[in-house]
Amino acid sequence: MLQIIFYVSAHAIYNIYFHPLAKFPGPKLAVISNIFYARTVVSGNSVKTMKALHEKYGDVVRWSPDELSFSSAAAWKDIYLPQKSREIFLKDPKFYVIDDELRAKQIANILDPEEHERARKVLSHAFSPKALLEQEDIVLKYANMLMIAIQEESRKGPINFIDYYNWVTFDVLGELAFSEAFGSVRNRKTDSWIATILQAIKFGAYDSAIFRLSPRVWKIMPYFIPSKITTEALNHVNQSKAKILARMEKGDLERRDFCSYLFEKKEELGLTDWNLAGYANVLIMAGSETSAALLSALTYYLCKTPEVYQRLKVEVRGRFETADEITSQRATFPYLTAVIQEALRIFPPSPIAPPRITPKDGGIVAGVFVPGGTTVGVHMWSVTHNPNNFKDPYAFRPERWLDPNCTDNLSASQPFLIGPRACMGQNMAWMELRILIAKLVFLFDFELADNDLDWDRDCACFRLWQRPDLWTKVTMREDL
Ligand code: HEM
Repeated sequence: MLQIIFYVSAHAIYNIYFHPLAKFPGPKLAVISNIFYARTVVSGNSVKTMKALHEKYGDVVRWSPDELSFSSAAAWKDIYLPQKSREIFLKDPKFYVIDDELRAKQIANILDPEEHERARKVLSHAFSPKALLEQEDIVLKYANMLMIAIQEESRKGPINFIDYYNWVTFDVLGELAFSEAFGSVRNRKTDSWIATILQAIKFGAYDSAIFRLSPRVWKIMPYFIPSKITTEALNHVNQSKAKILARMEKGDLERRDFCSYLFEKKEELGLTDWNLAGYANVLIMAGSETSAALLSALTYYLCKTPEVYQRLKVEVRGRFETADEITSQRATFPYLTAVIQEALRIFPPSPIAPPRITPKDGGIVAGVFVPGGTTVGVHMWSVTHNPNNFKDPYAFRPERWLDPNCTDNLSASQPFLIGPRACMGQNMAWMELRILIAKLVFLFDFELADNDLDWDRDCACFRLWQRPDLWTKVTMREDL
């Protein structure tokens, strides 16, 4: 017993006073053990905890023995953009975990830059401007179906926009990735896989927490996390496998989907069926949940900021005679763009700090030297809610993106990340968001049905968001 007490005390003293990161400020519990990190990421409250830490300790915080979080805009380029003068900061394998049971290797968790570049090149065809043009027809088809669903269902009473946004973004992705939608918009019902995915999101948070506490325990981690979460994560993996196998059986299709590109280069990239299931898994998650989260937040902030909502209505309704005229190329006017930029700032769909490891000789981040082997990241929520970067950061103010005299540091908001690991689907996301928002604002008036809803308070973060219900009274415009 005495030995344990001695070991723990010596470890704590080393971490506080002699560790290479000793000069960086942070809560004592975070500095001496990973318990603080683990508790934070599974609490659902990490966004607020990290923001509070940055308010207390400044733009750099040591929030686990080996990890620093940054909230300054200058850190973006230093961490995520490779520079000729030094080695790349690689993705952190403690966070982007790979194994043979639950976490197949796929584009987003590949660590080796050359292997990643090869995979990204193959997938990039699916995100080219030409492909985007073809994809727009699919987005328009589901957007139009969604508008009809909203029109009909809202006659019966308030609707929960969370469902509607999940339906449309998952259906679009299902069709683009596997040439098969989930049928949610058509059936006006959340597909069981979508429900699984929404639950499985929590698994990622437990994954990082337990891995940090002990990689050995992590190997038997299903015993340490709520069984419902493990079950949903397993279901998600099994359904990803089934989806990819079903798509394989269909062979070549007239319209190329994401799978077409992957299947063509399967041998060249050395992809097993397990890897392909990983791709299915990540593309669905990355491409739908993020856009659905953004649409939900944007709807909330429009309802809560009548002057913004009014100006957007005037702009959208003044430009089109009918909703059918709305396409992504025509919905590019500055105010709509600014509203989306502001929503991405105030509610970044991926609000955490994507972790990277400093190379063995360390590196300079935002003007400070960080020793080698340290995990570093820009905390997305803290950097966009830092008053040094944005005046009144909690105010939904699209005008900041249009005012040439605005003193905000707009480049502090990088919701899609920058550099070689930035989001591959950002143009697709913009296309989808422009179409859906323009059509919604053109056709409907909406107001919150639940006046007690407080978006900041009621959203939880487990790597990605868990959103509260968004019950909304929707009425079709009378003058159409
Ligand atoms: C508003 C919508 C979206 C946001 C804010 C967003 C944000 C991000 C972020 C922050 C990353 C980097 C994650 C990391 O390094 O851990 C990422 C990666 C990625 N995103 Fe998105 N995303 C969005 C929509 C999409 C869509 C529609 C797709 C299409 C399927 C997509 C596909 C991807 C892929 C494939 C990666 C991995 C890129 C790589 O590692 O090379 N995303 N996204």
